[in-house]
Amino acid sequence: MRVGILGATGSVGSATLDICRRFPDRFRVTALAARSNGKALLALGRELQAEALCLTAPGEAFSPDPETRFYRGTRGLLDLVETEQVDHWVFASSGTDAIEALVQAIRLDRDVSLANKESIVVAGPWVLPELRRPDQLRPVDSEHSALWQCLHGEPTLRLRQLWLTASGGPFRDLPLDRFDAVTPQTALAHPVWRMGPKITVDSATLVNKGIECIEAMRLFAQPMEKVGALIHPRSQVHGLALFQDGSCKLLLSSADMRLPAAAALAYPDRLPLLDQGFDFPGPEVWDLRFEPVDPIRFPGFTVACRAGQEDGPYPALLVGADEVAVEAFLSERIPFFRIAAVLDQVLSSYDGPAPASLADAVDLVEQGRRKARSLCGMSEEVRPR
Ligand SMILES: NC(=O)C1=CN([C@@H]2O[C@H](COP(=O)(O)OP(=O)(O)OC[C@H]3O[C@@H](n4cnc5c(N)ncnc54)[C@H](OP(=O)(O)O)[C@@H]3O)[C@@H](O)[C@H]2O)C=CC1
Ligand SMILES: CC(=O)[C@@H](O)[C@H](O)COP(=O)(O)O
Ligand SMILES: [Mn+2]
Repeated sequence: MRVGILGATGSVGSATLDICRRFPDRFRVTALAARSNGKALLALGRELQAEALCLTAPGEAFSPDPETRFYRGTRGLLDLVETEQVDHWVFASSGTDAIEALVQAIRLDRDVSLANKESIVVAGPWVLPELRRPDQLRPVDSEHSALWQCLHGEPTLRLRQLWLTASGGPFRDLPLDRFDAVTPQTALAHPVWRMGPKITVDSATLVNKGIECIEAMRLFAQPMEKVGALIHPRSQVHGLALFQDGSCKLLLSSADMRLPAAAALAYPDRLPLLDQGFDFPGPEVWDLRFEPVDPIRFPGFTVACRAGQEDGPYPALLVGADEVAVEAFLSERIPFFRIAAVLDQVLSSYDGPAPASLADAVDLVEQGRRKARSLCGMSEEVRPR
């Protein structure tokens, strides 16, 4: 199978590549994309003998190998997907630039593994109706992969409730009066997962979990009332699905993004990862304790869930505003506890229409960014990555 990976130089991209390298007879990586890290992309391209590379923001010094097809700019992502003969695209880039490429991959009837949550939260109502067949799109976000696996063969009409688990991040037990001392360094120290900086801060505010509840609402076509989150510090269970007969399925595995990447790439098969030394937390260490999310400690979760409940323009505004608020926190323009307040202000101050098209939804992301920049005292030139 010919595989293409967008976001190949990032955390999920690396997890996906690890799986592909272990099974070279099954997966041949032929196309790779990143934003600006040309050095790492070139090295990957040479190692894997990729046929095509794409950088959306190549530096001036970047020079691709002449034997490789090279695509540049955000438009390059779309051209890459349109042109390259790839069987299975993995969307593991951060942000919203790959939305059009995602739509195109689906229209071309390619298999798609989706880690990027922003695209579904912003554009799910336009992306998902394009799907040609069941399981063409395979979730890679760990909780959604878990739920996708729990829901196989289940009539979703019989579903009562979905829960996503949340580790609680680094501040799960921090005394409330110490939140004003939170620094980027402490927020980036996730207790379980090693991820890119944006999602790591989102895990600390639990905005990630609110965004993931919206992602689940869209992917599994459920009302927001049927999607919840539970704090589960060990991150052994990733998702739970309760059915109307009182049976609940849950997926338990080690906290390792290579597992959902493998489940998505190999579906409907299962790769023999245990034979390769992968860990499985045995029953003697299972910890099935779950707690509700504390809205005082995690106001960002409440704000993000409200965006999902109200839907319309709010999920796209949330994604744009959060991108900027996290960048403002990481560059020490605003304190940690202001992130949720900025999101709340951006959503509350919007009085325009709901998006009527994909282009409208993408424009709302930009409106969310713009409003958040002004609230955070950032000029237009300071653009988040
Ligand atoms: N990390 C994780 O465990 C999980 C992540 N996710 C989601 O997966 C996505 C990636 O997260 P993560 O791997 O942590 O992020 P990272 O910051 O580690 O990596 C981001 C990757 O995306 C690339 N990228 C960024 N912007 C663009 C762009 N405009 N065009 C093309 N490529 C781009 C980066 O390239 P460059 O290196 O050049 O900057 C890099 O390869 C996010 O949507 C995140 O929410 C979901 C579940 C778990
Ligand atoms: C690995 C993954 O899927 C992340 O989205 C994860 O959910 C982050 O951890 P939290 O549970 O702390 O949000
Ligand atoms: Mn997740």
